[in-house]
Amino acid sequence: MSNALAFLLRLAGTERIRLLLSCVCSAVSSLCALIPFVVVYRIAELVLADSIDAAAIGRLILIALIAVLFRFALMGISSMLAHAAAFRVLYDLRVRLIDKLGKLPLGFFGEQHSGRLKKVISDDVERIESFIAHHLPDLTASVVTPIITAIYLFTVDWRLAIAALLPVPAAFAVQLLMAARGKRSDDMKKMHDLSETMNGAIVEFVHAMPVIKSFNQTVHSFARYHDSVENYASLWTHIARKNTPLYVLYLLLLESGLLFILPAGLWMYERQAVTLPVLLLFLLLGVGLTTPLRQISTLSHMMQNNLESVRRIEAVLAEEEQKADEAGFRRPERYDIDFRQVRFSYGSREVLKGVQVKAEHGKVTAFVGPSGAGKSTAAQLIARFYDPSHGEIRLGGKDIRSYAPERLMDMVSFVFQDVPVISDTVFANLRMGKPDAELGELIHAAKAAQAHEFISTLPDGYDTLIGEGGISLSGGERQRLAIARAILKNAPVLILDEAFAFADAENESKIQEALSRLLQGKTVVVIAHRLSTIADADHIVVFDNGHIVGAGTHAELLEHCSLYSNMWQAHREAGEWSLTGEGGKVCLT
Ligand SMILES: Nc1ncnc2c1ncn2[C@@H]1O[C@H](COP(=O)(O)OP(=O)(O)OP(=O)(O)O)[C@@H](O)[C@H]1O
Repeated sequence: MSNALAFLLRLAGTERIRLLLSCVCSAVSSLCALIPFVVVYRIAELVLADSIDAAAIGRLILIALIAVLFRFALMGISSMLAHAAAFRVLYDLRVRLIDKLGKLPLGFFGEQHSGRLKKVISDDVERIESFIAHHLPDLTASVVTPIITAIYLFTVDWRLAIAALLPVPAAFAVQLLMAARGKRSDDMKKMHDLSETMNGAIVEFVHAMPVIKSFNQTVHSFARYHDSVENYASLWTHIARKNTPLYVLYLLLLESGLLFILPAGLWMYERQAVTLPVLLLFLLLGVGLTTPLRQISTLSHMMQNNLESVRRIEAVLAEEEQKADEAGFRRPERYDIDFRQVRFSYGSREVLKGVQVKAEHGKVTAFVGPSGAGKSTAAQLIARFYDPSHGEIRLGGKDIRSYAPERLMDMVSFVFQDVPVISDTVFANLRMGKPDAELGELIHAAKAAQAHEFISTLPDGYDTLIGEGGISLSGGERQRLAIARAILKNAPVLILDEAFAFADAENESKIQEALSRLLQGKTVVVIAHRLSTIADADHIVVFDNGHIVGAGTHAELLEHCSLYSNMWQAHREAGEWSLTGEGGKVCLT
């Protein structure tokens, strides 16, 4: 807890002064709220005196009015200062988080992190706002008010003050017990873990909606989402059940002040040990003395929750960044890619088991093999989506880890099978390939990628908004945009992972023609299931279960690699297949 608090204070940085002022204003404001009670006490004294001093009563009423005005003015100032500080801290925090995410390897953004990231960036950061803007000033007031009230009451009559405070130690003991139980139980951590799982499941649920709908399933059938919502609800029920008895006891003790003040006060009044105004003052202030303490309990629960959020933000900020030892960087003359005994695991599952392969500059190297053999993973390692657990990958003779990530990304273009678009215009999407590209250059690249034709049919052509909130593009259209971006980027290394999967036969040959110009003098790695598209590659590497089981030209592999020749055979047979319906049955011919 103290670490998270220290982190929060560091985060507050220069805003600490503003926060301190906000807390001071909040404390003074709550003290102003006490003044009208004191005024009532003083007026009662004056009224019960032998001669009524109307002028003094008038002055007291004025003081009470000013105190009320001050109270609300200070509350406003405190809230303004706290909100200003909170939003500055939030702004800095969001910038730091975005900056951090930009420096993390792309593999970090895999599906298992989506819920965690959504929660940290949106929910946890928002919690910091409530903590700084509301909880800190409120907490200060809740601590300062009872202390000052108690001191004042002691100066008026120490015996009744003790009576008013009698239940407080017992209430504190219960509060400490609740805090200790909360700490031991790890409930807050569990709650945040479940919230992350739920966030991840929601993202997955939305993505899986087409499958859910097409199979006429309900939310109950989507087990991960259903279970996470249920687990979250039952954890809260469990927390409430466990804490309610102690919380009720705590409230009971806090509210029991009257049980002590009233009998003690009346007994003393009867013996003329206190005056009526003093008894009145204790009934007004003494009974309310413990009200702020009730708020402390609620706030301390919220603080535990918020500090868990702080811990999670801290954990993202502490994620290991990709670093590079770039001393004396020089662009390589050749861009050969050299895998040297590369091993890589997702968690404990090793999917590349000592891959040794070279993709030469100026040549097209194809990765082929059965599904799940590790082709895409190997290609992704070239762009440092992940780093190998053993071995190294060299680009232009140097370990890719020695290039700064942004420099490496400058040298590598990727076209995936499933290309996301950003929700912006077609122009903006294309421009990502080359931010300073001229209009003509963008259109030229779109034409080369066979994208110009479909873009021209969009309602606003190149100015059409696409992606979320705009026009949805088909898989093939998105892929052609990605190819246009790659053409614009013109990086020396080009990785095409199932880049033609959506293209129809006519477009594929046109795109290949356009690409053949782009490929000149580059290091190209192609992954394709349709073997006919890579049969002419300079070098074909056959993957199987994380190993390389063959390498060479198409002709060499047909002769020496049984897996490749089987795959080629299967590919040719598949080319002859067609789905036909015969008498209501579907069969392969
Ligand atoms: N992000 C990931 N987390 C965990 N496992 C993964 C991840 N991505 C891939 N895998 C697993 O690693 C193995 C290799 O996957 P990879 O995508 O590299 O194979 P591939 O040869 O490209 O397959 P395909 O041809 O079907 O695309 C597979 O068993 C896959 O399930």
